[in-house]
Amino acid sequence: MGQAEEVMVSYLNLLTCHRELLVSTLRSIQCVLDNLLGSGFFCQEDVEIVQRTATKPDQVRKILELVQCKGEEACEYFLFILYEIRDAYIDLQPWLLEINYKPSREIREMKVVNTDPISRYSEKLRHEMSRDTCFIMSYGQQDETRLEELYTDTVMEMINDCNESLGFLESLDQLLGDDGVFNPQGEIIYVVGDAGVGKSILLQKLQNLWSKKELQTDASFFFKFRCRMFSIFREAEQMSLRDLLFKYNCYPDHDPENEVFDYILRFPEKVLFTFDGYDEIQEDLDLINVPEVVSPEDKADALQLLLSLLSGKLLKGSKKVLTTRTGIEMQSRVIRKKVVLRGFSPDHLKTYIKLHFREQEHRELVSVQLDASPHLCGLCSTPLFSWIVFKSFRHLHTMHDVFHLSENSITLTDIFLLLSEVFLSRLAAAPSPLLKKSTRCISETFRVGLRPLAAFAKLALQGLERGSFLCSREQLAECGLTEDDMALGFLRPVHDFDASEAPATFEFIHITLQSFLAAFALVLDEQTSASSILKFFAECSRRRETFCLPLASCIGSSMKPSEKKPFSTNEQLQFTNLFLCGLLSKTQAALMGTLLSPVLLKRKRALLKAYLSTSVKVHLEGLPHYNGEEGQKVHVLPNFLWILRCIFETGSKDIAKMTAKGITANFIKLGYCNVFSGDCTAINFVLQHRQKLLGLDMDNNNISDYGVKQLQPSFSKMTAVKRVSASGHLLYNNNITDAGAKLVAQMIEECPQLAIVKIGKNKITSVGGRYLANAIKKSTSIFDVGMWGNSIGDEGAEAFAEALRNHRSLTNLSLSANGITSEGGKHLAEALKENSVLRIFWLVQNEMMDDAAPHWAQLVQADTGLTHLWLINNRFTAAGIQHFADALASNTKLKEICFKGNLLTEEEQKLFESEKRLLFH
Ligand SMILES: Nc1ncnc2c1ncn2[C@@H]1O[C@H](COP(=O)(O)OP(=O)(O)OP(=O)(O)O)[C@@H](O)[C@H]1O
Repeated sequence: MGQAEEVMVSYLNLLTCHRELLVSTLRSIQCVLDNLLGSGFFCQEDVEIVQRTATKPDQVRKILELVQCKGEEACEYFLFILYEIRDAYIDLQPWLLEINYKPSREIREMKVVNTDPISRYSEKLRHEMSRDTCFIMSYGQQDETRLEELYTDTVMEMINDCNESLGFLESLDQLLGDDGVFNPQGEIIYVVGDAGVGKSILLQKLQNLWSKKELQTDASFFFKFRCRMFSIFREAEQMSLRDLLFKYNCYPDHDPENEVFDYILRFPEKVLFTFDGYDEIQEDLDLINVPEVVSPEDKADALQLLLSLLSGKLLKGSKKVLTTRTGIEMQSRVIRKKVVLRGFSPDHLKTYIKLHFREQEHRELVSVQLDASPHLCGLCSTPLFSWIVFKSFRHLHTMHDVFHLSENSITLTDIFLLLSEVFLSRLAAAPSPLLKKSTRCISETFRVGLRPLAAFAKLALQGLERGSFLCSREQLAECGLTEDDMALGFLRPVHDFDASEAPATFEFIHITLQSFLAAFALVLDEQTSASSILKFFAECSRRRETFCLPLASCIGSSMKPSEKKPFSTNEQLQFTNLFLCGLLSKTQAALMGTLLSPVLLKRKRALLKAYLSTSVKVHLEGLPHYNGEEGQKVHVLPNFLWILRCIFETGSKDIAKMTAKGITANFIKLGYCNVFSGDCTAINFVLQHRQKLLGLDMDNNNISDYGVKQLQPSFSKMTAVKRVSASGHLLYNNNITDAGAKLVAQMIEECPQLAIVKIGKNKITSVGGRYLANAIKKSTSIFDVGMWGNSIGDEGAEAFAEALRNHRSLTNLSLSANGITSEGGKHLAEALKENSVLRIFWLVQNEMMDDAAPHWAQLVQADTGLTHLWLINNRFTAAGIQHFADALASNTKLKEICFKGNLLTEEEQKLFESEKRLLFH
């Protein structure tokens, strides 16, 4: 209401007119009473009169009666209460809008206090969440960092139920929004990523933003859970939904009538849940087999409650973000959208370095060392690993005179050894004040710390063997760990479900550290037979592997529950194997020699070498081979990648050579195998020893520019060998930017026999487009280039036009979905007139219009040899297409030009019926 209207409105009449609506809708009566009393419009007796009334509607009637008796001002104040405390009177907000209520200047001066249990609970949740989320968990228990000082964006890719990319998220708000929703009926926002890629931190950031009201959502309640807790709840007695929500988050205050819980049941869309680490649930889960609906009031098994929430059988409409490690599949029907976390991009990593190191000198030092090792950069694209590397760098740099991060071959084992060194260095005597910095001696640090290290390692192995991430005080004591050892930093207390002062349960600061220590235990063990180091290898190859193929979810859901094993445990075992290889590598032999008997160490190393040398061969022999154009083709499973990672970790050239020899196939498909940039070093490590040429299909992975760099030596090595029909690099959908395109361009130039480059659905702009086009121009072997779904635009198209002019080998080219307009189209058409080898040209989903048509018509007339021209989904009209139709009369080689999805009506399409080579469907 405007100021002029203010005087005219009678609030008293308004309340009379809408009395019925108010009586049926108004809840949270106590808050209205508290404010009317506080403001002096009501006296204590009025309040008592209302409270003596039996039913809620009668209480509202009484309030309205009394308020109206007190006059206009009291009536307006009553409305002002409803207006100010939106959450409590959410049902009345549309009505306030409808009557166009705006508080007058005078009434705004008056105070309204929120005593409504619902909004107070929301505030309480925000307050507690803010406190719980403002620091990034402390690894050393000694220093904590504020989340906002270190949080850095990561690459978040949306994919559909067939694991095809739907683009990237630009902000966390978009995570909850409608972008990338492939199943509106599903309720779960499924966030997937590798170990340490930042799934938990992403949720923490989401929670922190919500607590500060900076997240774009209308959720009033936010409940956070770690999935692993549900396995523990299980052992406890059964619980109701109310217990689950309140006991493990916080209870509402002053809510005698259970208004908060009732509100949650009535408005589930106001609730946001995060469930972290679905992979950490130890039981076999199958959403189909959840017993029928659990009542919100009844007690049930905690896991059953979780599954009912996730499947929407409980609190249907609530928003749920669930994180899990890559490889865990869930039925698509319950998933709303899928987001894959891809870690830091090179730019993110730069930002992270800036945030991590305040001192310019450190920043520069680290950047220089990283630049010198693309493999280390690749590893650092995983935030956990960069955190460890940078944290260790800082620590060791302050302690020692000289400290360098990167040698060329830094491995994951080196990274975790670095972390252990930092922890164990806390045992070292403080340096004398005269000698400010000490000299670094790694073996001495480990020798001094051997007792606690071995004890932590034993604890980690025992946990892994029983499939548990948690350990009790008793288990700590059994392994010989003391209170002082806890301060080293390997473990942290678990507070989530134990409210008592002294935590009774602990966990390793990260589960990957548990795997590392478990591997240490296997190496240090002098009691059991040496061959027991191989027990987890046997376990991993025995277990059924999760496919990472499109539609894997369908495969997953058809499995019997008994066949499913928690993947995460398998992954933890794979990590343990990997670290075992690192610890038994030649590089670590000197260090390990100080920690166990050299004879035993030698025996263990020999056993491992013998096992690994044949493992790839055995793995490949167990897979079906297909005979294709390229020779024997095999689609490997993720375990193949793990074996390569292990071999790289050993650093043994002998094993790599034997492995390369054992690859009998001519073409390996590594598509959908979750290859990340760091893996490319491992792939290169083995493949560079191959004598024969090998086709490598790496579509749909996450190798990024760092990965391309790592693969470079292998590519050139491969091409130095014999002639093949199709040696190609298939790098579709791999997060490759212009920097990576430049490297691929270099490879094209350096590999005189390269035949295929498929680099579609990456992030290549005109800059990268130009690099590639220039390289393709010079190549005389390349015949198939796929650039679909980048954004090279008209500038890129112009460069490709130059490459096409008189090209001698390129027969198939796709520049589809690249933002090419008529401008770029004209250049391409003109240049192609001087090309006699191109047969198939895809220019689908671009923006060419009729003004380009005459140029294309001239090309058609020139009858160059082009057989297929795909112009689907451009912007040609019937007038433009007429040019093509006319030109076709003098063309003998074109078999079809497809115009499906251009701007023609059905009627107009009929005009071209006589020219059979023009397709519209
Ligand atoms: N976006 C980020 N910004 C800054 N640091 C991050 C980020 N993401 C992760 N980290 C660092 O990496 C560590 C590990 O991340 P986090 O625990 O979230 O990984 P995760 O994906 O949940 O791993 P896992 O699957 O093994 O549980 C964090 O403690 C933090 O130090």
